[in-house]
Amino acid sequence: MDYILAFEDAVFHYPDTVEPALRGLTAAIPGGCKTALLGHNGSGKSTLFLHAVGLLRPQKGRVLQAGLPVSYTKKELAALRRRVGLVFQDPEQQLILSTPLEDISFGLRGTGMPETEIAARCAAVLELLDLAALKDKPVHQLSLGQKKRTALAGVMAMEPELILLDEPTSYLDPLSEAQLLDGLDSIHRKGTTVVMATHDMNLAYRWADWIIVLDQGVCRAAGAPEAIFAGGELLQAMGLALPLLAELWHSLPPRVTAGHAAPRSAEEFKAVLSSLLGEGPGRDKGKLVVSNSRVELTF
Ligand SMILES: Nc1ncnc2c1ncn2[C@@H]1O[C@H](COP(=O)(O)OP(=O)(O)OP(=O)(O)O)[C@@H](O)[C@H]1O
Repeated sequence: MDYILAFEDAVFHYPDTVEPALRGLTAAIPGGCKTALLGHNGSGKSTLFLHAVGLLRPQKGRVLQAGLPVSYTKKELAALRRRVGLVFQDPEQQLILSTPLEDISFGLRGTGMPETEIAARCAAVLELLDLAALKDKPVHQLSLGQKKRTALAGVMAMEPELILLDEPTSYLDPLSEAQLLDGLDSIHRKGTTVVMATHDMNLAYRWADWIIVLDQGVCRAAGAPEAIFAGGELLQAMGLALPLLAELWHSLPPRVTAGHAAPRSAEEFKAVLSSLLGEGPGRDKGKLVVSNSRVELTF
């Protein structure tokens, strides 16, 4: 697997704090994937992101970009920030101008790009993130979901290879979350690697194709969601909740689930259950009874 960004034994200690935020972090972000970065509050997710864009530098260990150590020269940092875009958790930290269009164009102007290309890129991201009708609305009048999409649009317009999002769906309602995830899927389809730090295990399970679990500034596990969520012991030992679908699936008898990949969405779950139950003429392998007070599944 090719890694777009990697950390080798990275240690980082914020000034005047007792414990280091990164304690020898070794982790890698696979290129082309949708990666979910999981971990408790304070496990080091945001600190990892700040290292990924070179805003922080490890006091020990290394950060590697496409296999080469970042050297932190002014030129290389500028190049790193063109390749890696960070969307902060709080859009207020990111949005500096008064309308979405002005804000998104601002970063592009800084690169010296011709105005015609700036206009074309802005129009494309505004469309992609469903912001076209809001492009001239004062930022302070936008909803949180609209502000989060505007912050993402500003980063996307720079066309980085890797986009890092710090809890992008926190405080969003289901509709705003779906709009944001649609936008992320569009960017991913165009070849951008996307990493999302999240506390939402259900979202990580259905969205990601790679998972990195941080705990107290180290990486405790990394792998495909099926593997990370299979037994659940590791996550439970760390006090992290299992995704509901994984928990349901693994509570079924092994003789029933054997030979089936764990379903990653409610639709997949329903489809697998239907096939397990043998729905259809002449097939009667099991029964699903749902009433107000119980759900009963027999095989
Ligand atoms: N600017 C700072 N100054 C001092 N300590 C900090 C600073 N930022 C983070 N820390 C500490 O570093 C550790 C890791 O914090 P970090 O924000 O990276 O965790 P996180 O996993 O992103 O947490 P959350 O899920 O709450 O956003 C924590 O102990 C935190 O208190």
